[in-house]
Amino acid sequence: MTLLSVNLNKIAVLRNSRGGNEPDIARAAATCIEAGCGGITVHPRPDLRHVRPNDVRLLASILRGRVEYNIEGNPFAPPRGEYPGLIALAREVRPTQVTLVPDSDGQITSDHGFELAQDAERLRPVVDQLRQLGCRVSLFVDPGATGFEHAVALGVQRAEIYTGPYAHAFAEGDAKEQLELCVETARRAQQAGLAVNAGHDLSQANLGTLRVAIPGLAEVSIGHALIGEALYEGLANTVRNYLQILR
Ligand SMILES: CC(=O)[C@@H](O)[C@H](O)COP(=O)(O)O
Ligand SMILES: NCC(=O)COP(=O)(O)O
Repeated sequence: MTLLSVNLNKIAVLRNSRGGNEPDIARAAATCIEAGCGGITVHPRPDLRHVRPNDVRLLASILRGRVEYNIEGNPFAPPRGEYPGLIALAREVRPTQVTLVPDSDGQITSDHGFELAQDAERLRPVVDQLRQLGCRVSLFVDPGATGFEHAVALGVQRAEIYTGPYAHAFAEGDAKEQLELCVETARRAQQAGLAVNAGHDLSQANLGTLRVAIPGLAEVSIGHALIGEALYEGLANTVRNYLQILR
């Protein structure tokens, strides 16, 4: 079975828009765990726009031994203010997995992966440190990526395929080409010896097709669409609860 890791960034976006602690990220994590998810994902960014270092620490204490903890980020982004850097955070909380993503500062969201042949040497000390900390290491890669043998030689265990282009094509009604690209990329990674994760803009609409197409898909991390869908699927019930109070 493919593990579902719920990305809680968007809970923090909502909370940060007001200050205070609502919606409570710890409660959201507990709800997801109770519902049976296999992991929680966060992608703390140096600009602190959503999940913040203290959230990362709090979640670590809640999740330990219950579900997997996946922390995503750019290992080359320097510490800034209360953001200590990705490796420093991993050293503190020892997540199950660290997913390395080559985001530049100010990106609205992740939109590309590593070039494995080109980036291998600068990734080497990062991967070494994370492996010494006991973390599984996954690299975010583009659909169509090659050079997975470089990742394997570094000691990387997984590749996460960036599914944004697939999700976009799916919404446009013609995902065949992008799906084939994801499938071929997964096959290449698996043949090199990596397990395959996938993520970005996955949703209830487009997930089933992808999962069936990629045999052995290890994990999907989903946040943006899942939290939006949770609003739709929970909104009517919540309105009814308010009406009950007002009776
Ligand atoms: C690597 C990836 O695809 C996700 O982590 C995504 O970037 C979510 O991050 P944001 O919530 O900051 O958009
Ligand atoms: N790694 C992808 C992730 O964690 C969530 O991405 P999205 O569902 O918020 O686009």
